Amino acid sequence: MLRWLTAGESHGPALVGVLEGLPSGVSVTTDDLVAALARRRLGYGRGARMAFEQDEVTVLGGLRHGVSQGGPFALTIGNTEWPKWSTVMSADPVDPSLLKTTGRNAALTRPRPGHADLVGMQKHGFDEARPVLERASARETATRVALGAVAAKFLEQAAGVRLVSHTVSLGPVAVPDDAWAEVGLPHPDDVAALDADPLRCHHPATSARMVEEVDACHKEGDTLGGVVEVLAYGLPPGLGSHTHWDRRIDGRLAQALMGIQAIKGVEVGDGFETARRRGSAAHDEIEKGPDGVLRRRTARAGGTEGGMTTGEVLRVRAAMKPIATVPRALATVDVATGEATQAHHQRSDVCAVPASGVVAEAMVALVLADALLEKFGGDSVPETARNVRAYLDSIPELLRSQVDAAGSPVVPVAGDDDGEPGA
Ligand SMILES: Cc1cc2nc3c(=O)[nH]c(=O)nc-3n(C[C@H](O)[C@H](O)[C@H](O)COP(=O)(O)O)c2cc1C
Ligand SMILES: C=C(O[C@@H]1CC(C(=O)O)=C[C@@H](OP(=O)(O)O)[C@H]1O)C(=O)O
Repeated sequence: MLRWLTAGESHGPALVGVLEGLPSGVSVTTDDLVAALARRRLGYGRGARMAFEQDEVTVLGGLRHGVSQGGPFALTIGNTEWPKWSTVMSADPVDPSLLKTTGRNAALTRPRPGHADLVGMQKHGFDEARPVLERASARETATRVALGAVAAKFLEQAAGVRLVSHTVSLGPVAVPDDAWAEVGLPHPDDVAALDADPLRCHHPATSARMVEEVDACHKEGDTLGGVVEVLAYGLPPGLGSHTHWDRRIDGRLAQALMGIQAIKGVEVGDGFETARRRGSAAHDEIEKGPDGVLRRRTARAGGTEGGMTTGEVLRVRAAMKPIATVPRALATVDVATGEATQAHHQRSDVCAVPASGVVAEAMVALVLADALLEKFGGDSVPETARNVRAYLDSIPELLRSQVDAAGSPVVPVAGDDDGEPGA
């Protein structure tokens, strides 16, 4: 079992993450984590903070000489701006006269509709929103992306599973349905090109329209949401289970994606569209290919059936609501005075949809790594990889189905000639 926890506030000294249950033998370096975090800062429409935030990563445990040791993996991500916030976010008591009535030290009594401010104050009995928004902030997702990068390394090295994410719509601008036939689904080999696109969109013409939409929104003091998709290639069939609700892989993925700030909808495969179709046009018919391997004629289900991965490409989507800190501030009530007013607003993102794709990819990696370990166990990468291969080899010929988009198993040979884990 893989467990992960995060701690830390948006403007505290650092974020903290722990990943427990990671086998030994995962090759990963601090540079890999820095690179993963840099991807999360990308994307057209992000606010001032992403331009200067450095995401200073320090690995504190679980790793030695670039290889996991089997113990809890622990890291911190330093917040670049901490010195400016050290009074208002001090862990220890401060002289109340230092907490000014203006600027960043002021009490935030004008809760933003759509953020956690008001309900968090009600729930905890706080008289201002600072203690709520500090933890509600999606700054926390930096930690998840770093832990997800470790999980992704494990998935690739133990089972040849690789992930990619992309933006499929932004506000009203969506990649047209017929464009997929033209550009195909993104593949993990396309990650560099996707990350180079301002919106992490796989369809250049749509991306250009998305840029225009962000510009228009920015000009009008408004914000945007959108939809991202995560694809996982090379999964073995049978992760998750049909036997109990909380073992279902689709349910576990939905919770992980919904657990990202501002995600309001999740789809597996064709999701809501499937509900509009007749059964004859909703499912993926099974046929025997010329190689004798079973395959599905279509990919509507998105790689799960009965709460288990099918071995087809996993495809899940997450819908993000528009950023709650709307510059053209929304109506609210000042909880200090009871007067109608406008919500507090400092800097903020116009749109964080491309970053959400990177976060969603990390969450999917964590869930899949957990499910892989659940099925195959293993205290080390070679052991897990051996177990995966033995399982695939044990599937009777007539039940063999493709396990990656190319129709061939992608499980690396573990502990082969050089004794190193598979690449
Ligand atoms: C990557 C990312 C960046 C975000 N940036 C902002 C932001 O700059 N300003 C803001 O008000 N909300 C931002 N959000 C969204 C808030 O965190 C979110 O609206 C808030 O947690 C309430 O959403 P909820 O109702 O889903 O919890 C961001 C979310 C993500 C995933
Ligand atoms: C800091 C990050 O995102 C933040 C998420 C966020 C929110 O309310 O969720 C509000 C903003 O925080 P700040 O007001 O400090 O700029 C974003 O910048 C990040 O993603 O690393």
